[in-house]
Amino acid sequence: MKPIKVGLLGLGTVGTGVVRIVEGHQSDLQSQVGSPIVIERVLVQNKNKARSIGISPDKLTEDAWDIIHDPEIDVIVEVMGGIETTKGYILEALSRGKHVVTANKDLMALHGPEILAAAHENGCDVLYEASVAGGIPIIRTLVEGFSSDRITKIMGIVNGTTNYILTKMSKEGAAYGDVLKEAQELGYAEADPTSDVEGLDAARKMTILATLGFRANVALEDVDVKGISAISREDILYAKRLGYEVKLLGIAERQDDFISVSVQPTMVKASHPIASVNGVYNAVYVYGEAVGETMFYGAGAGEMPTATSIVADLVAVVKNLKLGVNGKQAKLAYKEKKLKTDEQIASKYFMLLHVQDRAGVLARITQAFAEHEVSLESVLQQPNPSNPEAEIIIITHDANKAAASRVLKSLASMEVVKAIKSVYRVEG
Ligand SMILES: NC(=O)C1=CN([C@@H]2O[C@H](COP(=O)(O)OP(=O)(O)OC[C@H]3O[C@@H](n4cnc5c(N)ncnc54)[C@H](OP(=O)(O)O)[C@@H]3O)[C@@H](O)[C@H]2O)C=CC1
Ligand SMILES: N[C@@H](CC=O)C(=O)O
Repeated sequence: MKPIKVGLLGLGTVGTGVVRIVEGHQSDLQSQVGSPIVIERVLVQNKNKARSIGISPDKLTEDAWDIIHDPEIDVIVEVMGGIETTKGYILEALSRGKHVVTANKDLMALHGPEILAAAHENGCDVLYEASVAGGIPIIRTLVEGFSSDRITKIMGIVNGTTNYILTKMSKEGAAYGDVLKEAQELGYAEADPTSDVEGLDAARKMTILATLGFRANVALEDVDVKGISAISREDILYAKRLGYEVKLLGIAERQDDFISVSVQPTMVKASHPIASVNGVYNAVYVYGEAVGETMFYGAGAGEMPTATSIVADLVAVVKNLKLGVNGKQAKLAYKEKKLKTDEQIASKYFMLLHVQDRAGVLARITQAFAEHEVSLESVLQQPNPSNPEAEIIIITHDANKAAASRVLKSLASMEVVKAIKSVYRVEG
């Protein structure tokens, strides 16, 4: 039983989890693949850094080529992050016939097609289950579990850091900055947490999910992205009072071959299951024409959940090695995408306005909605205890994005409207 030798690029949060699982579950892994799996060498930035696991110093290197050029290494597990340098390492590894497992959504969202094509040419596997939703096996589910269906919508919480922050703000009234720091300490956040809080991490994950789910060449620039940094505690309190939770949702929709993909803070009805997905947990809803509605739930970030997906991919690569079928999966034939226009994107909206508190104001405001053919589900007017203006909270019925923008433009030009405090998409 020749051991399978793994070169691990990175020994941070996820890399440490990979070592723990490969060592801790060794006999279970061997019984599945028929060979020992050995972490042969590990790339780090700083060999002298204190580590939370015992690892022989001889295994550590600060030179990636020690691993990539080592003919003994069968599989590269990439958990170092980064884009251009990392892409170079992966392409070189593939050219040398090494299989690759990665958690790197930044790389796969931007260069996935090129990397997968290189894998195919070299008869290698590239698997990336951990790149989306941590411990939830959503990529395998989309590609294999739903291969028979036509997916019409993928909607989910796909960033653990922001869900952790929003949950703590909603349940404990915690301050945004404090909770972000906690999420970083827990190993959930990216090296640059701006990509979490500004929605880019979720957008990268939605690019991957929409590409696989719709079998179309969706690109990162097709995703309309808004993060959570502008959400106020006031917004969260309003949402709760009205029976909603604010969640950062990724939503990919397809109708008659037209696609839209977005990431945005959304008000989700408290009765919708996604509203009770809290902390670092993620959930992904997949709607298929035949299957209907399905939901997948689990830890979306962190050491052990993410490492679970990585090692599952490693097992898949080794099983393929035993069968001699690496790189033999049919190449995905992506359809040319057609993006929806704003006239084709429909949703309900929540709007919070500060307005002059005098006769006729409500009528003028509702008139603006009527003029642009946006119908209203509810309107609530109340005095604002802290100033002479009144607050108006409006929830619309489904409206197209272009019409909603026209209403907002018209409201912004009215003298009686003092401020458009917040606008959210509504789900549920
Ligand atoms: N954290 C999470 O919950 C999840 C992370 N991911 C993805 O997994 C990857 C790793 O994340 P995470 O473990 O959190 O990251 P960390 O920052 O915790 O770890 C990165 C590791 O890579 C090493 N490293 C980074 N850059 C280099 C370099 N240029 N040369 C050599 N070594 C380098 C670091 O070395 P040293 O230790 O010496 O500093 C460290 O060991 C990222 O792509 C991330 O997006 C995916 C899903 C979940
Ligand atoms: N920073 C990411 C890590 C997992 O992908 C997140 O918070 O979800």
